[in-house]
Amino acid sequence: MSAPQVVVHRDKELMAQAAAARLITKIVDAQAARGSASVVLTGGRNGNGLLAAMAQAPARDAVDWSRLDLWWGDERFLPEGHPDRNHTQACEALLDGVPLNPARVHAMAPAGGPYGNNADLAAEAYAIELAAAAGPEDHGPVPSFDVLLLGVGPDTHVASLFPELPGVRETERTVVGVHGAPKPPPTRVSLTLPAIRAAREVWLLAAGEDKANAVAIALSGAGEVQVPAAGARGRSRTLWLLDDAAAAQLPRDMYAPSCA
Ligand SMILES: O=C1O[C@H](COP(=O)(O)O)[C@@H](O)[C@H](O)[C@H]1O
Repeated sequence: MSAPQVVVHRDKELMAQAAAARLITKIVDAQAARGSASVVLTGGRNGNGLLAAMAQAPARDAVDWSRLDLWWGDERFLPEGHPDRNHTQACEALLDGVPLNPARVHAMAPAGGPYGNNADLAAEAYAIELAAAAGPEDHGPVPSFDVLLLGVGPDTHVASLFPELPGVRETERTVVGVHGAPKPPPTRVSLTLPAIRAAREVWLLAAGEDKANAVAIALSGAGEVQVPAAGARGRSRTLWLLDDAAAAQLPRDMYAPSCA
């Protein structure tokens, strides 16, 4: 697993634009190298800010959207089309405006969908879908995602892995149903830390002063059960993309000064 690197931008708008440019380049490079790219999306303000910035970036036309697999790191277990579903928000921010191959858009099942109101069954189904997409070269039950995006909650949660809840302790399954989440809605579906760590690159996004404490704790060597963000690492790269406010409590020698 890779050690965290930290990049800090002046404000959340610039952070979103820079992350969008970085992601476009990564997708184009992966498509050139391997024929296709795979990205795991996150919900939340910063994840959706990145997608909205991609929608505005002229370089988005360099992406072959038909050769992109999209997965989700977590989903709020709500009915299809609910405005709080991460899938709905991603569609509004970017996905409805680009020519994706629908067969390569791997949304998690909604509440009231094929698995009714059973988030555990929805999680099992997503694990099966991931396993079916993994090849021998992946050496495990999930594909080697090119980039896996994560927002970081003020309580240090990532995806829907909350401090001390069972999901963050999971070591075998790749996807779990989450019950009793402290942030609404209480029922969710989430990749686990083992699935997150299958990604080549994990990018954690945090902006705003309400994230400063969580960022500082996660980068201070805390344990992943108490601080889930501390356990999110990519195989080749772990990148924390922050704005000045979210970086405010980090030691100054942990990152280069932000000039952009
Ligand atoms: O509920 C969720 O929250 C986190 C963080 O969201 P933010 O708005 O504080 O950035 C998000 O990453 C996760 O996907 C989502 O379900």
